[in-house]
Amino acid sequence: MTGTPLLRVQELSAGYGPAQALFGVSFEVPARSAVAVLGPNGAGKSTLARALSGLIPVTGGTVGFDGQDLTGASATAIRRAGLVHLPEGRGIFPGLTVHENLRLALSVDKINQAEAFERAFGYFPALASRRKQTAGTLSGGEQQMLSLSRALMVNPKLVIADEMSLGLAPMLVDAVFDGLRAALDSGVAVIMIEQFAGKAIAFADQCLILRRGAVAWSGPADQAGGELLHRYLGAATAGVSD
Ligand SMILES: Nc1ncnc2c1ncn2[C@@H]1O[C@H](COP(=O)(O)OP(=O)(O)OP(=O)(O)O)[C@@H](O)[C@H]1O
Repeated sequence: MTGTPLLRVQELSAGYGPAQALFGVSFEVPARSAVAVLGPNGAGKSTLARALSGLIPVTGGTVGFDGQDLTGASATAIRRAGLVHLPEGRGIFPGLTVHENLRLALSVDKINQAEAFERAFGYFPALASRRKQTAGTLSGGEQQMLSLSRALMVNPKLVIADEMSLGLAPMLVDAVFDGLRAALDSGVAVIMIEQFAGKAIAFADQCLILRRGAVAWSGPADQAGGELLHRYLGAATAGVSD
């Protein structure tokens, strides 16, 4: 049997002030597995990521993570529990060096700095030679790798990657997926929010499709075929030929 999942989300509701954006979303993420969260624009994917990571308040339902009840916990407490969110837009500091960006990522975590740096450069060795370079002068793909390194260096149990491939050239999209694959292989669970549905489904074990803030479909990723994606995502975003 699979036992208790790493993340169990039950009937989660959240929104922005009076504007509710998530309506009773339930799903699970087993340890060491990947879930692709798909859906058309405005479906609530980023809102789900924000609610799970404590950036916006949960207004209903529960979030269980690694044996703890994290419903309503602060963003810092959630991060310390091992759930790390990579926000859309990379979240790096362009005026600081690669090294400074990585060091800042450690400021709320009580972990061994040397080991954390080793882990970061282990995932993306190309960053090691650019330690002193200002992050704003890195290419888009390198910035995304820096963002992912910042998340992975704190040894998380679950990473939520929101639109990591947005705006990247195809080769760099592959590099970012490779980094996430390495994380998955080393035991980190992944929630992937992606515009490239075909790639996300090939990567993930499970798939969750959101529509208007609610779960429209969920199931094994290998059952989320072209017709289903077309029905829920539309021709423009299904991306099944990726
Ligand atoms: N900061 C905000 N303030 C108010 N409403 C918001 C805010 N961010 C998102 N919303 C609303 O919440 C709903 C869900 O948006 P969300 O950004 O989560 O969708 P999404 O699936 O991530 O879409 P996209 O693919 O466009 O990023 C939308 O109706 C959106 O207008």
